[in-house]
Amino acid sequence: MNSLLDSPTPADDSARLAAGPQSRENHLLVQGVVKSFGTVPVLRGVSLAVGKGTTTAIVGPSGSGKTTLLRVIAGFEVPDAGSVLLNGQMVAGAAFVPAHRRNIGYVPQDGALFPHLSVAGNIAFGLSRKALKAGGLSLADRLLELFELVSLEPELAARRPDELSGGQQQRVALARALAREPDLLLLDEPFSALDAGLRTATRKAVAKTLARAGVTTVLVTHDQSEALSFADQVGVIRDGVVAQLGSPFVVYSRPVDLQTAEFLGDAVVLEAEVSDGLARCALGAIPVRRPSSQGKVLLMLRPEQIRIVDSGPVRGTILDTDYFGPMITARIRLQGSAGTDTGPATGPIISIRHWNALLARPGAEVFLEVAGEAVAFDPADGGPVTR
Ligand SMILES: Nc1ncnc2c1ncn2[C@@H]1O[C@H](COP(=O)(O)OP(=O)(O)OP(=O)(O)O)[C@@H](O)[C@H]1O
Repeated sequence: MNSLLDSPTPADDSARLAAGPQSRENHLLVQGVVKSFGTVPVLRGVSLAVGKGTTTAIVGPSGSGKTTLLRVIAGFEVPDAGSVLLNGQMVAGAAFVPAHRRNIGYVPQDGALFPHLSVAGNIAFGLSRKALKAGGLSLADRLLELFELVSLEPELAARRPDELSGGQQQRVALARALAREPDLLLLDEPFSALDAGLRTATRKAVAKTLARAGVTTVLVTHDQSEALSFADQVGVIRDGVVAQLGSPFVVYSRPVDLQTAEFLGDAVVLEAEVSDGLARCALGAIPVRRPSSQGKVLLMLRPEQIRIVDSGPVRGTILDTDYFGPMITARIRLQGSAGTDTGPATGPIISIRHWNALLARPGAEVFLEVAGEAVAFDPADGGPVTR
């Protein structure tokens, strides 16, 4: 899979790229962007389409080029090849518009607040007199509006950044970026400095703020669950290209290849034989997506699709469990099912999640059931099945 253009992503994404450079679907259009540092290629042909007022999360392993992509979009880096169009206007490629003329809000990883300015001073930094006059608002009124937009208490206005919590600092950085009423907002790991509780609360508040303001946003994160919960669209970047672009549901439940599947969450992978739309494996006969595939495949299921039930044809023995509060992870050796009996000692081992630590004790025999469909991959390379 080398680019978005040849990936079997859902029809709406292809339609989006085909919609032409200037359309609501293509508020931001990144086409074949290549960028190397010295001799090291980082982006090898990244393509991406972002609809107006939507949020896209770019997710990928550390060092995969996420920040570089944001910096190319913002205008802080010049691509070696490819183009970036904003609102149908070319800002990088055959033409180049410098960063300060792109009307893009960029919030770097650390927020980069001015330490010597108050909260109000930081936010007001982005406000122009001309824009205030045009909006018929005083500076104080516009500041109040922005405080409200990012759910920041006005009492914090006089504080300096070092007198704020990480979450409050993040909201100030966001308000400063929103003050300019940017065409596009770029957020680089905006929640990475926050602890788990604050992270979820800030993420929700920011998502609400962006939806309310209707700002087109691209967010970079290495946190898969953050990408899946925050965005309308998720782009998985790997080896310098967008391996998959689609809705959170699509990229999670219909990943294009095994590597993407495993990057986005835990996966149960089993050898299987497909015929007539059913994959026969140690978990029984499971309906498979892309029923055109036949013969040997690697079958992928999400752990939450496999349930412990009172009885049924598929049995397993719990080997061990890992307790983490609301759920346990149980490692189970499958004992095979009718027609695929592999014997208790040699059956494949899978990991599932279960809520009841008492039921899933090591050594216990359990019955298993699969909900929904599985995804089939080529056993040779974990890529899409083409036969
Ligand atoms: N200015 C630069 N000069 C040389 N190499 C660079 C420069 N900026 C980034 N790189 C290299 O490019 C690669 C991609 O970096 P980038 O920061 O874009 O990755 P990332 O996906 O955002 O990583 P992380 O999740 O760790 O922040 C890395 O190997 C990095 O060392």
